[in-house]
Amino acid sequence: MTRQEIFEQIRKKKSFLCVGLDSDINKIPRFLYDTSDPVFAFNKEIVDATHDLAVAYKPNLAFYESMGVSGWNTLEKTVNYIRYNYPDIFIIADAKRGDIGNTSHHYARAFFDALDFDAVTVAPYMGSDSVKPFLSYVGRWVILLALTSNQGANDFQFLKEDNTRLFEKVITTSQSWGDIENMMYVVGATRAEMLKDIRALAPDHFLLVPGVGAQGGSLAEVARYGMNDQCGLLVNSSRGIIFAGEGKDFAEKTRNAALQIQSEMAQLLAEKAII
Ligand SMILES: O=c1ccn([C@@H]2O[C@H](COP(=O)(O)O)[C@@H](O)[C@H]2O)c(=O)[nH]1
Repeated sequence: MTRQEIFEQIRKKKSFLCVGLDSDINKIPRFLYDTSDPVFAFNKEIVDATHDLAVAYKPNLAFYESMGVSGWNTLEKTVNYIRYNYPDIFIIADAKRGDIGNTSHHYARAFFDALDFDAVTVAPYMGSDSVKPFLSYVGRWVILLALTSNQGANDFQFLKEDNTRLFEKVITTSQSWGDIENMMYVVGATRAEMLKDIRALAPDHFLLVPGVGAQGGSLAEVARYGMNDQCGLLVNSSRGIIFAGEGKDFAEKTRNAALQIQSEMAQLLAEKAII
């Protein structure tokens, strides 16, 4: 999927919402346990209830890998379901991969050949040869961890050398590996004020921003510091949307939670004259 196609979808849906499919088997409604694949049944309901409000879905691999082989099957069915029924939607594997080149090449095959993801999150720590194999796939994206939303981001990501913080170094150096058509950066919503500095280094890249909802980040602040004239943001919420309800009407509750964020997004896009 191209950058332009993502932007068109943002304008059409008046939304830059990414719904995180962190579909924890222990948290989904109990009545779904009667189905043959409870997590798939859950994901299908969530996707059907939100597809017109979301521009991206982001299954986090941990919630599928933790179930073994059946989890991987559920993941594959989920990706295929979204691709077949809602082909305009961008699908992100939140896998945080990256290894020596030979191994990264196989990670890339897993997400772009064996599974039909548009993008995969990649850790930058092992450097250029660990990231480039993912970038050799035309039309697919790397989303590089830059400044994460968690407390532990303070352990390394702000370390300074020559007055440059590590996350800044990641952003500047990696721009020679890929470009605005195949690389995005992860920046936590809990660090919204830092988006100003990040936009100075990467004005045109799309940013994947997790951390609104359950982690308490502010959507308005993210838009204030991070939005560019093509929006340039995919803001993720997982638990705050998918676990909005627990009963038979969980999909309706999820839709209401997504609608609330999408309405705020529409307003922010209008203020910036993007829609
Ligand atoms: O810096 C990061 C990078 C990734 N994540 C992931 O995003 C979602 C957030 O879930 P919520 O339930 O909305 O808090 C989850 O999959 C994280 O692993 C992140 O939070 N921060």
